[in-house]
Amino acid sequence: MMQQYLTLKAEYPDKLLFYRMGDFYELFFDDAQLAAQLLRITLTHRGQSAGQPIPMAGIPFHAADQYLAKLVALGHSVAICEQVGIPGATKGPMERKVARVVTPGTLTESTLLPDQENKTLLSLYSEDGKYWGVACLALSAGSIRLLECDSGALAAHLSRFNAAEVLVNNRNWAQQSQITGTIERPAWHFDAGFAQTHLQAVLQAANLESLELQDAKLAVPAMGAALQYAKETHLSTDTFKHVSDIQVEHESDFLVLDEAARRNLELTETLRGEAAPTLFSRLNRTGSGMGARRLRQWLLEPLRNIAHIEARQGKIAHLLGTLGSAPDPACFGLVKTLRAMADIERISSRVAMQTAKPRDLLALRESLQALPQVAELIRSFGDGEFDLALQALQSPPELLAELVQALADNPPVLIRDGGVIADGYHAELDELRNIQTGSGQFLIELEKQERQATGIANLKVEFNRVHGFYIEVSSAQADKVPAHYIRRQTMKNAERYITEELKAFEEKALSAKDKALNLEKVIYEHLMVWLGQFTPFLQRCAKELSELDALAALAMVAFEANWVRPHMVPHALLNIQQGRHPVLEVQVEQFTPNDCGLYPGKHMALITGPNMGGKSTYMRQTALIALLAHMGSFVPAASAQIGLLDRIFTRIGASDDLAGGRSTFMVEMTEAATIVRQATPQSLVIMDEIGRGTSTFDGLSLAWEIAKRLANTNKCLTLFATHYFEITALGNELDSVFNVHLSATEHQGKLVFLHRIEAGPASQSYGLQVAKLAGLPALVVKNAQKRLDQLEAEKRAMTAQVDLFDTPEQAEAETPASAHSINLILEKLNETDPDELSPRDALQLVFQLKGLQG
Ligand SMILES: Nc1ncnc2c1ncn2[C@@H]1O[C@H](COP(=O)(O)OP(=O)(O)OP(=O)(O)O)[C@@H](O)[C@H]1O
Repeated sequence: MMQQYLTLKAEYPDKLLFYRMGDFYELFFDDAQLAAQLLRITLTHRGQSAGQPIPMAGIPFHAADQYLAKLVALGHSVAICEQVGIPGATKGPMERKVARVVTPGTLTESTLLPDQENKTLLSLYSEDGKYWGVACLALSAGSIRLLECDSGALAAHLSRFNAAEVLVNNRNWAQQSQITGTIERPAWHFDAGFAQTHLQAVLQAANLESLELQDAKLAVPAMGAALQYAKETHLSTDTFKHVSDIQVEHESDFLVLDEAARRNLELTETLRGEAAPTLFSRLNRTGSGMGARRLRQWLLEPLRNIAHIEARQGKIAHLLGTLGSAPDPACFGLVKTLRAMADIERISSRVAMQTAKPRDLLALRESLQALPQVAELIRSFGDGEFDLALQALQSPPELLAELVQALADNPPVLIRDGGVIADGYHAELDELRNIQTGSGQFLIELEKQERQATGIANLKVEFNRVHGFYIEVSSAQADKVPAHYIRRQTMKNAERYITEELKAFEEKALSAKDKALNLEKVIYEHLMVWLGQFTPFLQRCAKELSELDALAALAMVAFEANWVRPHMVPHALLNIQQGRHPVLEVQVEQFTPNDCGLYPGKHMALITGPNMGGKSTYMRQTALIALLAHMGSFVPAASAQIGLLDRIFTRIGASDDLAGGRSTFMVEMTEAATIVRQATPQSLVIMDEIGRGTSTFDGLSLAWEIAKRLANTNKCLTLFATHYFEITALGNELDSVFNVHLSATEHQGKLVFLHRIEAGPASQSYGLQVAKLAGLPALVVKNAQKRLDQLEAEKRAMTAQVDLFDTPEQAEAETPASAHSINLILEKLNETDPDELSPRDALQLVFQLKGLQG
């Protein structure tokens, strides 16, 4: 047996092998140790290898799904090996075969997939490590998306596609990747010809030219590798039957949000890793898993095409129009109806792959029955806005009719339990079932007949699983038993017999049961093949339903929170009146709205103000409003004019990356470097307190230069919050930069935050007052005040010195960063005796001083 195990395991060295033994899946060696640790199951031993006990851990097969779900959620893959032989048929261990490999990126099972998000398999191909082909296969949704990008944008796509597994042709990349489930695949899997053959098989030789694959020369090999991997894991030829949605994307189609932006803006997860409160949790009023996934996709893939954005806006406006002054039951009713619907998208994938379970089909039947009700609601929205959706919901009548006729009303979970196919659907099945159910009547008749024939009044004809059918007679009456009764078993007070007649009946009844179960399986398989032809209808229907669900959710949020339709313009600008933070506005008692205006030529706002004043909130709300507008949603503001953006960059907060070996400051600078390298005039950049991770002068100098670079060279729309007041001088220096501050005031010795954006730099930092509010001991605050006074006095003295050398204008523009250089210059001058200098030395000194300028 161990030999067999090791042979099988050798084929799946990087997967956990579930080895079926009776009612358990057993794991051995390292697999057992890992599984015991991850699943908290008992580690035991079985036999020995090289004199050492072999570690073993097991899970009951009927509970396998819940353990599998845990393992794939942690990024592990599992090869499931089943017993396929007949017990005792061969000498040695029973024949076993790997029936399926469950991997995080190729899931289709409802029990293993989260309801509200897709898990995808991403495949990356690059020849030079700089330019990449990306293929994203979402098997549960039946879609493939292809695109090409440079290495700078790769991380953003990894994040957008929610990759659960990544295949790559580049060893270095695989080794450095921080994504669990990154696998290097052999070069031949990325062969372009190989990919074309695969694709032809997927599309069943449909027209490849219509896919415009010429724009995806690197993405096609990546797709080949993804298809090969999915085929290997599903071990089935039906794996791609439902994959019909193949799209070549272009980088310019979407507003790019990288991982940092997604994290910092708390789009789908809070900074603490929770699901709420996030922008998604705020928007997600959808009724179905399909709708929630669509909404999530819209959120993570904001559009850059005004016509497409306006199309969504138009539909939301239309839904809102139907609401009038009070919530109209139609819009809310739609979501309610959808809530009761099954996940048609995923079920249709499983039908196509022939893996749908009986209850999937029942749920599909019930959902199809609810479609006319959905259509009715949509019709009540009036005019032609949703005509396409209505068309897509027209279910072919034969589909529902067949499901109604074929399926029993309360089928078991598994087909092997029988009772899935309804009575009256298949004549032969009915007949076999009649034999079984008819047996009850036969037995009553037989019992009556035998009692009369033998004169034994308490004679019973019965059945049990071990002994089958038998006639039972009490021991006291046993002498009355006729000669043709054959004794089967002696009990304490009774004897059990069998007769030829009963034996013949038993064979017929028992074989009818087996035959019925087998026939039911065949009928079920035929039914699924037949249903497979409706996959295109089901996919379109699911797409329209999910979009309606997402639109209705956005309409409801807009309605309840008074959001407005933003006006989209082609060039980058933000003109937001009375903007609010979409998530915070429902969390704080009274949210103070604020305006935001960023335009080319006036594109950087330097934001100052006290801690807790609302700087981060203001910046985040601006980014979120811009993002909401690009996803086609209404926005929390009195009015908004939003220009198309190519990317939102964020540099917020302090976090370190211990796993990646990067300190807080390193993370900060890496993110800043990405922004400085990549931001364009169409980008929105949020910079929150850059430079605070290091010493004051270093931080200030870096922040200063980064701000200047963004304003002068990148020319991106920028919100730059800082505690370095010195930087506010940039507002005077550069036309493109202006100062705003968050206001606060002191009332009766207490600090009051007004959370209002006002023009100009802040006059005070209130740092010590905030510390006092936070409960720092009074003595600490008092001593800090003394130290502050002292530091300020020193600074004034230094500035006075500087004034001796500078014109008043220069002095105003100076900063402590340059003050630092001035210190060095002053030191140098102190050391110098002018009387001692030759003309040549003097010239050299001038050069040295110039070098110290910083
Ligand atoms: N416009 C607003 N209306 C009402 N409350 C607000 C507003 N802006 C911020 N707040 C409240 O103030 C708190 C602090 O805001 P925020 O974190 O934005 O301040 P900050 O200026 O960035 O602080 P720090 O400089 O310490 O990071 C928020 O959690 C929120 O409760």
